[in-house]
Amino acid sequence: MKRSPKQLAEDVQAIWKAGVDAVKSDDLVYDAVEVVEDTLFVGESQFNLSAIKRIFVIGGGKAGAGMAIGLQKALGEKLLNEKHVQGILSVPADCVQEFSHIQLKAGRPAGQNSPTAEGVEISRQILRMCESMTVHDLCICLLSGGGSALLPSPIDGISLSEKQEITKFLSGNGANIEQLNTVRKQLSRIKGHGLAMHCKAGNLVSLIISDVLGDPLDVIASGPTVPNTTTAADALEVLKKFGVPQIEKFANVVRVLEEQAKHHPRNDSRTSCGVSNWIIGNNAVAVDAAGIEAEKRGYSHVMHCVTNMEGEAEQVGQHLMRMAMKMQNETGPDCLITGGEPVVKLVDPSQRGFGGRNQQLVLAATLEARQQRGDGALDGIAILSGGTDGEDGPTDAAGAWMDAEAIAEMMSSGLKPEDYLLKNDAYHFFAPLRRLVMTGPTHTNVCDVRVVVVDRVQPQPEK
Ligand SMILES: Nc1ncnc2c1ncn2[C@@H]1O[C@H](COP(=O)(O)OP(=O)(O)OP(=O)(O)O)[C@@H](O)[C@H]1O
Ligand SMILES: O=C(O)[C@H](O)CO
Repeated sequence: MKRSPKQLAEDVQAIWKAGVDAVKSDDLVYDAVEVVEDTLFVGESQFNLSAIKRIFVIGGGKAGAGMAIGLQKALGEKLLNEKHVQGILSVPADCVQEFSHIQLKAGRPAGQNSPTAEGVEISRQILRMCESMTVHDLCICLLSGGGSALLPSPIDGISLSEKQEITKFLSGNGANIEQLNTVRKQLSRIKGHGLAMHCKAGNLVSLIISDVLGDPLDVIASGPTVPNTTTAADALEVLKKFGVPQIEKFANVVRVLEEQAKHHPRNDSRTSCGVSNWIIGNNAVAVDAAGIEAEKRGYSHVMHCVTNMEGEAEQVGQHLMRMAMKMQNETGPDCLITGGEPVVKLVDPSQRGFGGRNQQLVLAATLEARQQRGDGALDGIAILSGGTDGEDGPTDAAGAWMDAEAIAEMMSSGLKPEDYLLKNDAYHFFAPLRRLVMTGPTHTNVCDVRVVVVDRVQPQPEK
């Protein structure tokens, strides 16, 4: 099928959007919760409603608002009142809305994915609420990605600014989410099973939207309701790998972790309540839905894959572009959809521009195409990479996309991708080309989805 540049541009955006729509958090929770006569089903757990006095709802994450909407709808007005449903969720400031039973509180400003004093106060209120529950209560925890930054609760001896600095340092030096959360869990009272250990309800059931590939329960939002599988010694290993012990300002963090490793080599995982954790949405759901949309749009061969070992965004971008060029020349797939979450090693803040890992990825892909094919770099190709949460790094964009039309504009305006790539300044490359993906908060979060569509190179008639 011959596809015009306009068609490729429309397809790449629609396919990505179909992926994000498939993981709408209100729908995921609504589908996971059901009341049948006197039984409440939550994930794969079931509870006898007549034995429950009150229902508490706690948690946090970028999908919190949507999850609360889905839960309130599934429980219904009668049950919301009868069971005195009440609760607190920590969400980004631009996700706060007023609800009748569950309070949404701003755990951090929009676009700033770092713990704040407000978040510490919300976590304190949640822990206090957990301690006020009794065996006759049910506690429903709604967790989604971004929960780690939204639910900070530093242990004694660690300050909020130390937590902010260490996460910023590790993330900026290319630590992946497993490594980051191995450290975060040891420095927190709420993460790494801490919430479950504070909970005095009869049962605690967590519904979790996963933004970590492979869905490791104790990593997503740093597993507040899941036994911690990593130890203080593991956290120290991560710090060593990134040279943290050599940095003076982190001396106290290292000392506290060394003490923990010495005196509490194993994690305490005792709880007084019955705990269950259910994943209700993940990256694979989004990638599959994007694939279905691609097929509807006539892409006859679609490759889907989800990888859980991602490297740097630049390498992933180069790889996707090489695949795109290969696809153009062969009779295999003409659309490639992948899920992932690469890392970016950031340059020094004094030279750093503005961007995110998805924008960096598309920029690296653009440069690769330009180096291999010169002026016609993206002829017959469109590529998009976007965070399903609508927030790529500290920017207001979800990601970026690129096509042949934008290459022409890039050339005529003298924009050089290499300059922006080196400075981690992809946002200012894509903004004038109108190639940023702007969704606003999507109220969900299942990592990133990347879409590449190609128009086949037509075989030249034989002379
Ligand atoms: N100027 C920049 N250019 C490229 N990447 C950047 C830039 N600034 C930050 N980043 C990258 O953005 C990533 C953090 O993005 P973000 O805050 O969206 O994290 P996240 O992993 O989606 O958050 P969460 O997992 O908490 O949902 C880090 O990998 C960081 O290196
Ligand atoms: O909050 C976090 O820790 C990340 O988004 C992974 O879930």
